Amino acid sequence: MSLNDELRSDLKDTKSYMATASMELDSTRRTHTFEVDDMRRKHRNDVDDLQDKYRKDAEQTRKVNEEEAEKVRKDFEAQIEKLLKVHSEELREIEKRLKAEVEEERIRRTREAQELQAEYALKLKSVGLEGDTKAREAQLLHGELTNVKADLDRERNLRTGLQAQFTEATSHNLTLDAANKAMKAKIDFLESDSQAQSQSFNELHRRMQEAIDAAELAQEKLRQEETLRRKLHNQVQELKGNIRVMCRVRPTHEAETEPAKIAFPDSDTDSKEVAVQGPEKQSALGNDTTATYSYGFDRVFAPKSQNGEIFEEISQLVQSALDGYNVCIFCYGQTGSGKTYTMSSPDGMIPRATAQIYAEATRLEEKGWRYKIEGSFVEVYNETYNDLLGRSEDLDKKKVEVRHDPVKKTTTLENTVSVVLDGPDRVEQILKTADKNRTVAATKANQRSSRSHSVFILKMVGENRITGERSEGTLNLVDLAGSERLEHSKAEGARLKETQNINKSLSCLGDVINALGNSKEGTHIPYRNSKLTYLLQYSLGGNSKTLMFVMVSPLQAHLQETITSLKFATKVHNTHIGTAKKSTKSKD
Ligand SMILES: Nc1ncnc2c1ncn2[C@@H]1O[C@H](COP(=O)(O)OP(=O)(O)OP(=O)(O)O)[C@@H](O)[C@H]1O
Repeated sequence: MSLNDELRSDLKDTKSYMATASMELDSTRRTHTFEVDDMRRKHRNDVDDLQDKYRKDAEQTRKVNEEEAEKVRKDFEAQIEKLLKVHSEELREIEKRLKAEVEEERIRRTREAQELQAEYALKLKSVGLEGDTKAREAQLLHGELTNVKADLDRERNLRTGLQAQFTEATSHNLTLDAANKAMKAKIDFLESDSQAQSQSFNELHRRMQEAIDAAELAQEKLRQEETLRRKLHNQVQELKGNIRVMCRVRPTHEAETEPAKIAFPDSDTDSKEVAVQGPEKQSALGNDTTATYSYGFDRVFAPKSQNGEIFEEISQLVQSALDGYNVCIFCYGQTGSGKTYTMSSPDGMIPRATAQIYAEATRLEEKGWRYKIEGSFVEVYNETYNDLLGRSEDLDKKKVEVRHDPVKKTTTLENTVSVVLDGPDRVEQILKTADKNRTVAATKANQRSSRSHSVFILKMVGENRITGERSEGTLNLVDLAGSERLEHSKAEGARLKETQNINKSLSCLGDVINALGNSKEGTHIPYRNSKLTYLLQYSLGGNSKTLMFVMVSPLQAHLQETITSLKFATKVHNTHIGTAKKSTKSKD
């Protein structure tokens, strides 16, 4: 067989083999497919079984777990409940303890704060006391300085006097030298006839002795006359009355166009009356009527009067103060009526009175009198005293005290500066200081000077080295606060308080004067009801002379206040105060 046959046979064999094999393979594949399908089915069934079993197990487990979880949750809740109870108990305990501790701490801190406060108050007090002591020391030093300045001025005056005396003595010496020479020549001449000279010498001696005796007699007479003058002067003052009231109407200023109708019916004679035409009123019949009110005083000054004329009237009272009496001169009236102009202007009562006192004290020196004159200036504002001669920083701060000596019937001011009046120009310095302080005060309270009383006090202590007499008098020049009434001033707040205080002190002044007028021995006089009357206690009534100026505005707009002021002054004028007693002692 050929190869191709062989190959063809082989191929044929192979093909049949392959067909057989493919058949076998198909049958095997089918068998396998069946098997696989069976297995798959079986497996699915197994899986389903298993899944079923697992679900059941899982359900079982979940149930068990849930039950256990519920049990655990309940256990926990019970435990938490228990713990919460315990904790809230503990918390309450802790809170209680903390509260107690906080309270304890608070008490301790409060105690500490109180202790600190007390310590601070103590320190503050001691600092305050130290401050007061320092202020007092400064005050004393200030006072000493003023006295030293005064001493220095006195020394200067003395030196000038001594220099003048020295010049006089030198020229006297020259005159004596010339006289000596002339005498020597005369002696030479007389020696020639000693008998005649001796006779003429005796004659000369006798005549000289006569002249000396006459001079001593004249001096004694002069002294007696001075004592007599004082006595007579006082008798005249007493006859005029120990309380006098005068009225002054100020002129209208250029800008003031509506003057009130004020007449001076007796101005050609003694001028003691003022007549004011009242406001218009409607009568019952409907007619307009006006009434004229007349008031009589010790003296009435019309608008053209000058300060010089006013002073003429009061100069006799100033003299009385120098003679040893207590004198009070008031200016009363509404704001703007001319009180300050009358009292404190450069030619007002204060400068004039001081000048007269100084001149008179100097004149009396040749009659043996030596005076110590001291001036103080205080303000009464809202019922407190202020020193107008002190430092402006101390206004309303430094407490000024008024002390009375009921035995000696004298008043002393504590914590104030008093200036020794050792020269006529010293008063200028006083008024300047007071004015400066008033200006400072005015910035604190508007129109303060109208809302306060100012009291210028001159104390005069005189001693006569020849007769041994001693006199102690006080002159008080008082510029009262504006007297306008509360309902007219429409005041509120601080201003209302000021007005109430002013009204109170002015009515107290009226009460005191009234009580003095009605008083019998031992009657109570309400000096203590206001600071003003308390300060002037020994210068009102008993041992004193009082003069009140009622100041009047000439304007129609002020008519109502004018009538009120004039009524008040009339009431004072109708008061008669007992005889004044001079505070004079003689040595024996
Ligand atoms: N007689 C007078 N002649 C001229 N001017 C006068 C006279 N009186 C008062 N004046 C003037 O009138 C004004 C008011 O007077 P003054 O200040 O003295 O009144 P006051 O009553 O003191 O008032 P306050 O209560 O406010 O102190 C001032 O300008 C003053 O110069």
